[in-house]
Amino acid sequence: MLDVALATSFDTFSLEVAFTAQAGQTTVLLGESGAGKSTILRLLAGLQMPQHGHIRLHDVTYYDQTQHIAIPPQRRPFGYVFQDYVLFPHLTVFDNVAFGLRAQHLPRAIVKARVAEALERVRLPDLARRLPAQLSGGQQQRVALARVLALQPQLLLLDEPLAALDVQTRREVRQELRTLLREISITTLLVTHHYLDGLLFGDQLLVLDQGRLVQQGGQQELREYPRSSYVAELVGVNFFRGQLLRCENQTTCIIRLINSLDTDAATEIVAILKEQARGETVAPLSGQEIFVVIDPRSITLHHTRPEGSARNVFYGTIMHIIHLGSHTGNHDGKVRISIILDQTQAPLTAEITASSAERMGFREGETVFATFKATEASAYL
Ligand SMILES: Nc1ncnc2c1ncn2[C@@H]1O[C@H](COP(=O)(O)OP(=O)(O)OP(=O)(O)O)[C@@H](O)[C@H]1O
Repeated sequence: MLDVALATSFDTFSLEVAFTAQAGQTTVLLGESGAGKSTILRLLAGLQMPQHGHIRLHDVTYYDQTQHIAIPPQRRPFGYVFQDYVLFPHLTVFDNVAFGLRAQHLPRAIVKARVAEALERVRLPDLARRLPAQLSGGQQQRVALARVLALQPQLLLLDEPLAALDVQTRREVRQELRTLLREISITTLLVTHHYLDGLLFGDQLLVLDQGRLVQQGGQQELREYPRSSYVAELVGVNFFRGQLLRCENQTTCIIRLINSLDTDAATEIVAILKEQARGETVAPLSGQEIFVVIDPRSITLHHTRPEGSARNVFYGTIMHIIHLGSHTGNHDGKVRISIILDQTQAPLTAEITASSAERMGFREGETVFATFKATEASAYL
């Protein structure tokens, strides 16, 4: 297994993470641009030194600040495929892949066999004599991967492997890379800012936000229990962080939203506690931090404050209205309406049918009331 703890800081950015990754599996590091993903890869590869931490792979320590161990990059058995995977333009595919092996002064026969094997792996055995300029983007990417695989790494570091490809090529390479990673079963850390790629490649996902790991787990964990607005946005649900005020019974609880500007009732949410997450039986305590998610399809919008006993009533300004798909046959299109709530400045998105949006005539800049049932708001610790 890979066992990592890393801390470093630049002028305006600090990174502090600790995680483990299972041997033979692909772990995805997911985060927005600037979250610190490439920095983690560079620290692992030894291209940059952390201020604290350790790096262990299969019980071998490559870096440990307290023990003064820092194995230089060239002696770490880690294969790093950079985001732009630059190949040597004047060298053939064969020579590009052989480059690292020759640098190790391996016998010619071994170099030849390893290059052939690596090119076979990435399904490029017939292009060994071509120059990079004679290859498609997807093929160049595979050569970059072969160059690293030829060195028989124990850890593969892939920085946004699909980022430099156009949409069509990306689709093909995505599938190939996924198959390849399954076949080779090398412990892999793959960096991406695409949630869907994260789900496709990752057995485990580590979500990084501003230099901190905000969540880790499988697809289901992220989907059902987002723990940051970043993950909630990726998953497509409305997310609130709050403090438990009290529960009316075993499941219905009242939560005060964090960042509430006043104690107005509109800054409280009535929500249903999720089947206490992951088998925990401990009852939540008042004052405890709690998260609430609401599906955008469960939100109803009104021009005026709705009459009646609805308990979750919020108001805010419509920031934008986006049409998703169009009316076709019997299928009504969908419209996403994004609101900023007045009390908390929190975003809230409602998804309604195009026909009801048209009927109601919502406009950007307008103040609207948003309601949802307590049974549609799920709360978890
Ligand atoms: N050597 C450095 N000196 C100063 N700041 C740096 C250095 N390297 C990275 N940073 C800063 O650290 C932050 C994280 O950068 P990093 O490249 O790791 O992000 P990222 O998540 O990989 O983003 P991207 O997907 O855009 O590459 C950024 O704010 C960047 O400007």
